[in-house]
Amino acid sequence: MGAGKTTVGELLAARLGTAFRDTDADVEATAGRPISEIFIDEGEARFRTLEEAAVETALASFDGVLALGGGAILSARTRAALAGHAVVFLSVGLSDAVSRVGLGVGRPLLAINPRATLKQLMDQRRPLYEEVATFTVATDGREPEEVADEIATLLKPVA
Ligand SMILES: Nc1ncnc2c1ncn2[C@@H]1O[C@H](COP(=O)(O)OP(=O)(O)O)[C@@H](O)[C@H]1O
Ligand SMILES: O=C(O)C1=C[C@@H](OP(=O)(O)O)[C@@H](O)[C@H](O)C1
Ligand SMILES: [Mg+2]
Repeated sequence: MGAGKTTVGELLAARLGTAFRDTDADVEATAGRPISEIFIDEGEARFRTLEEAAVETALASFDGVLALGGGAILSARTRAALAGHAVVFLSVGLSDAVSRVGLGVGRPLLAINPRATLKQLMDQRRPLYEEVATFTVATDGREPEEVADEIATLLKPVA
C-alpha cells in the first residue's frame, strides 16, 4: 500500500498506449460496494476470495497494465498465475509509504496505527513480492512519472 501501483500503473498504460485495470476497482464493481464495506461486513477472507477471482479473470481476459492490491500476492494461486507475466514490484520504504497513505482512508487494514501495520505487512510480504517480481523498481523520493518512465524502459524488450 502506497507503493504507487494504481497511480504509476495508470501512467504506465498511457505511455505504452495500452489499457489499464486495477483489481481493487474490479472487486468493488463485482461486489457493488467499496472495499472498506466488504472488509467491515464480510471480513478480509471474503475480500481475498473476490480479489483472487478478480486477478484470475483479468489475467485470463485482459491485455494491458494490471495493478493488483498490495495483499493479492498472499494467495499462492495468484502467485502461480502471475508466472509468465511481466510483474513489476514497486518497492517503497516505510516513511514514503506512510506519508503517501496518510491516515489510510479507503484502506481498511490501516484503520488502526497505519505506521506499525504498514511495517508489519511490508516485512511479511517482501519475500512474496520478490518471489513473483520480474523487475523491481525503487520508488522512494521519486515522482510517479519518473517511476513509470523507468518501467516503460524496462518493459521495452518484453512488451
Ligand atoms: N512515487 C510517488 N511519489 C509520491 N507520491 C506518490 C507516488 N506514487 C504514488 N503516490 C501517491 O501516493 C498515494 C498512494 O498511491 P497509490 O497509487 O494509490 O498506491 P497503491 O495503489 O500502491 O496503494 C496517492 O495519493 C498517490 O498520488
Ligand atoms: O495491502 C492490502 O492488503 C490491501 C491493499 C489495498 O490496495 P492498494 O495496495 O492498491 O492500496 C486494497 O487491496 C485493500 O485495502 C487491501
Ligand atoms: Mg492501488
